[in-house]
Amino acid sequence: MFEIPQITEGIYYVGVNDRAKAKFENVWPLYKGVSYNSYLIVDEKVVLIDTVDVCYSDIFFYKIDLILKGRPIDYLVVDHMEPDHSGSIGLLKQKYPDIKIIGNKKTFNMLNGYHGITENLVEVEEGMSIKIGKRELSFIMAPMVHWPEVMFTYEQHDKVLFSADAFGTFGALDGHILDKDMDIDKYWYEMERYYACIVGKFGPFVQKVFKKLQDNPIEIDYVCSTHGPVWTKAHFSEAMAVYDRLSKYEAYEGACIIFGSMYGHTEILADTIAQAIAKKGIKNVVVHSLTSSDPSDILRDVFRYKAIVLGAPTYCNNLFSPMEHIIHLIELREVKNRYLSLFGSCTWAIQSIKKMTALTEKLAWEKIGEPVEMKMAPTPEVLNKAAELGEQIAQKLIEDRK
Ligand SMILES: Cc1cc2nc3c(=O)[nH]c(=O)nc-3n(C[C@H](O)[C@H](O)[C@H](O)COP(=O)(O)O)c2cc1C
Repeated sequence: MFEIPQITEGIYYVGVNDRAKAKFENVWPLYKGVSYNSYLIVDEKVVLIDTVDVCYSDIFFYKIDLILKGRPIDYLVVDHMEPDHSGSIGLLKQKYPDIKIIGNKKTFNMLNGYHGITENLVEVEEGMSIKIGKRELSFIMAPMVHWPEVMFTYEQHDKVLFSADAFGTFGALDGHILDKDMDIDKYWYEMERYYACIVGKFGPFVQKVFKKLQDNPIEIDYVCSTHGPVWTKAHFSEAMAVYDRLSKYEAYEGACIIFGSMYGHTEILADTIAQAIAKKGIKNVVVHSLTSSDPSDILRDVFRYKAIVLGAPTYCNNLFSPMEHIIHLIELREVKNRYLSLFGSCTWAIQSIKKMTALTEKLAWEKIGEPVEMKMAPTPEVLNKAAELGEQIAQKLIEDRK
């Protein structure tokens, strides 16, 4: 028999899977789809927590109808106004004209801008609560995680934290909803990629809300994010550890070598540096070609590893443009506390190293070794310099073990 899954008795999962969209935000590839999670609490009052992307509103309302059988929804809580969650609010309002919408000051400006809704609003602030029967909802502001209006909603009877995009991952929900019921391992890579691409810039704000939760502890049995699995005691501490590490910009020992190459010569330097690092006993060495690796995978590894090595050809007296783009994406995320090494190539006059140096200046990463320059094809001398750079990078990583 078809049933709508419940997180606890009376809290239904009414989210949907999107396996059709090629790219999230039309930028980041969805290798395994994505879920838009929404939750319906049925108590003396009926409360919906967030909605779903408007493309999936049909199946979303169908699920709600099956549960409610004509009973109206009293409240919609808007924890996050990004359209992948707020997209169905306009249709929801048409279907339930008397619904009251709970949000904060910043939510309502966006609600008006996106949907022209200005009435039946219930404004909440930090710590306020609303009784809905045996359950009570309270609100924790989480601005810039990763939009200004974001808030978490806590339901104290079943100890459920609705955490907006925090603890979210890419990846559709293939049958299971709760982390404890599934093979969770497939989500860790997608969690890091989601964080690096979507939340990456806002580490200090993630830390701020973690501190708030630490200073005012609440009992949590379920964490219901707006994307990916619902976290229980089985794996929440691991999910928390991932978000904590990434938002502190903490890195694992390892090197991420990112190169551009039109005819393969610069790639030889990338491989030479990688081999020298590996030979010194560093296990984590990843090499990304700017042409074949997706920026989302590259960003994931920039967030993951300590030593970042950039290499690119000179192009029209400037820098090979895919390198310019990836540096821009890294800088936008204000990635901190990394080591930086550079290499570059040209045929007649080198510009790429100068440009990479200028573009990475703001990051203020510690420079390791001298940049390796190559004219045309690698010579034994250039290859030795590349190997020496790799050894210096490995040495620095090894010293950090102490
Ligand atoms: C469209 C184009 C523009 C280039 N512009 C320059 C340039 O301004 N200065 C220069 O010294 N080399 C220039 N080059 C040569 C490349 O920098 C050289 O081919 C490259 O560094 C070799 O490395 P690769 O084999 O990894 O692509 C250019 C090459 C191409 C294809």
